[in-house]
Amino acid sequence: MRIAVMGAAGRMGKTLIEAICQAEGVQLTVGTVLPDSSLIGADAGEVAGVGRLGVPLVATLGEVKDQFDLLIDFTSPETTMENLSFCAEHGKKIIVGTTGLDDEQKAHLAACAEKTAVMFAPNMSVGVNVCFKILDTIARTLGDDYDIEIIETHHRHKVDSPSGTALRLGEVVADALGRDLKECAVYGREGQVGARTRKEIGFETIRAGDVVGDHTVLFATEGERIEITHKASSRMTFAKGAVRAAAWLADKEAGQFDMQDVLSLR
Ligand SMILES: NC(=O)C1=CN([C@@H]2O[C@H](COP(=O)(O)OP(=O)(O)OC[C@H]3O[C@@H](n4cnc5c(N)ncnc54)[C@H](OP(=O)(O)O)[C@@H]3O)[C@@H](O)[C@H]2O)C=CC1
Ligand SMILES: O=C(O)C1=N[C@H](C(=O)O)C[C@H](O)C1
Repeated sequence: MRIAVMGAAGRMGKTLIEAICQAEGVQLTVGTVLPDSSLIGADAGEVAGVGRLGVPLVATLGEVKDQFDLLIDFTSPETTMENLSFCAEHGKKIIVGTTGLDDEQKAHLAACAEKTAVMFAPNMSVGVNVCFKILDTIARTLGDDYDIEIIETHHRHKVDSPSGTALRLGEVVADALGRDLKECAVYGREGQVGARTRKEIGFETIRAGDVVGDHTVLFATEGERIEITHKASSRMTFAKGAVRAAAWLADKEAGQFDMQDVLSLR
């Protein structure tokens, strides 16, 4: 499997290149940076800190379209939309880790998945995906008696809020309880907001320092509370998940998948 990494000089881009180098059966053949980057032509491996790979960074996928089979994209929603169109048109598989997609952008992703294989997950770590699974069971078992709050902490550079993972955690527990997250989500309370309603799901966001990604789902009632917490201490956990997904997508021609599919957790 020949892999292209979009945004090769980004935090995840560099970690993805390292993860691809460590894995069997996959090879980095393309790395991209923005057209105005001073890194165009630089070696992707040297930029990622893993040593020379003989892969010069390029500005666009069009100039290397015969050199890769699958694109891994952890960039921004706008860039991801363009990449989805490119991959659908040129028969390339694509793994999307970018978060902060709005409904229209998710619809575009779904439309492209009718033409090529798309894996889209807000968090590619095994641990978070196991949490999604057990949270469904916990929420169904506890029912409506327990207040649910979701707290996430990320590094100071993160631009979207709440995190994609926090929103997916909210969807998982809302679905388990027969609620619509769009109707019951409450974001960042401030001022005289009144007592909490029974069925709301609260989100709190913290941005500080170099935190890779912490998520807690709190279930609380009178007399007890449960906290399910996942803490990522290295971006390698996300990158390894993406590379695992790349191998899993090898025999898929089209369709939309997520890490629950890759990990057989459905
Ligand atoms: N699903 C998951 O498991 C995870 C998802 N993420 C998500 O991944 C995304 C990226 O996160 P992170 O790596 O921290 O962010 P960074 O800002 O470090 O990396 C994004 C990179 O993409 C580059 N880029 C943007 N557009 C283009 C383009 N058109 N061509 C080439 N390069 C481009 C940026 O360049 P420049 O800096 O020059 O603008 C930047 O280097 C976020 O949405 C984040 O939430 C993060 C971790 C795990
Ligand atoms: O931006 C990040 O860093 C991360 N983003 C993802 C998200 O929004 O959930 C996943 C991870 O927590 C790191």
